[in-house]
Amino acid sequence: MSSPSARHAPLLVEGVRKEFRRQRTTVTALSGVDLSASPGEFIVIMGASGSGKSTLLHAMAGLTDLDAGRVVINGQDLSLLNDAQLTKFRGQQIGLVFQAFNLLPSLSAEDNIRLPAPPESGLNEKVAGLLQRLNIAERRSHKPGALSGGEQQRVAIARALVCDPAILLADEPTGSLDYDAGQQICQILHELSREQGRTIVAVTHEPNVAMWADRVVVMRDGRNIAEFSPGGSRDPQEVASHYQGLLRQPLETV
Ligand SMILES: Nc1ncnc2c1ncn2[C@@H]1O[C@H](COP(=O)(O)OP(=O)(O)OP(=O)(O)O)[C@@H](O)[C@H]1O
Repeated sequence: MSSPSARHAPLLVEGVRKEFRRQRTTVTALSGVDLSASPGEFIVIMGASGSGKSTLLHAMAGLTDLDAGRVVINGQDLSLLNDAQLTKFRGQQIGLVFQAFNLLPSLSAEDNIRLPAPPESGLNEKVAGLLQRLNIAERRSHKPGALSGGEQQRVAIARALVCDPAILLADEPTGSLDYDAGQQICQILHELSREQGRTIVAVTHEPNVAMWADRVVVMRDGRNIAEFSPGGSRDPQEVASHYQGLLRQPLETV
């Protein structure tokens, strides 16, 4: 296992291909995806349902075997790791956030955040800092059932960051939230990329999420066909029309 270092790009996706075989048919979910992220970059992946967004995010997290290509996180080619090494590497270097929060209902917010971290000196301070940063310090003793959706997602983000990963991957992080709570989560992701140099990749359908990104990557039929920068205007309509325009173009002209 090569030792990851800060000199490496946090994320490199090269020629990734993924097929799902069902009885007599084969679905090509990803057909040759190349993508890289810079330190502190906030990338959003958009695309129609079935275009391969979640499969790509799972590939980045080493959660799915690839038919071709490779994913390199912070200098480590995931395909070179065995299952145990991959699980350990994921725990240390890849933060995961899902639409459904996936918190343990029997644990307090604080204990959910603490869960993936090895007991070490400084952990209490780290957890306290995350509770503070994510504006949930006053909710630290509450169990998930007593928290709002937005608070639960902030706990999930804190939990994903407690091991100080090289990259944070979020699958539809606002999908279960109302507009205001979703915007708060987007603002937090944006600020984390700026303040901590945290590299973040999020999948979404929503232009009002994509407008917070540094770069929007557009997926179609298993390929990343185009990308654009939403700029600083935070105008969801502008992002939506840019995105729709790219989807309408014939593939060979994009
Ligand atoms: N486990 C699986 N078994 C078989 N086919 C799958 C599996 N996972 C995904 N697929 C197929 O791969 C393609 C890409 O799916 P994926 O979930 O990555 O798309 P998506 O863009 O994330 O869609 P959505 O926005 O609806 O979540 C789809 O045709 C899907 O049906």
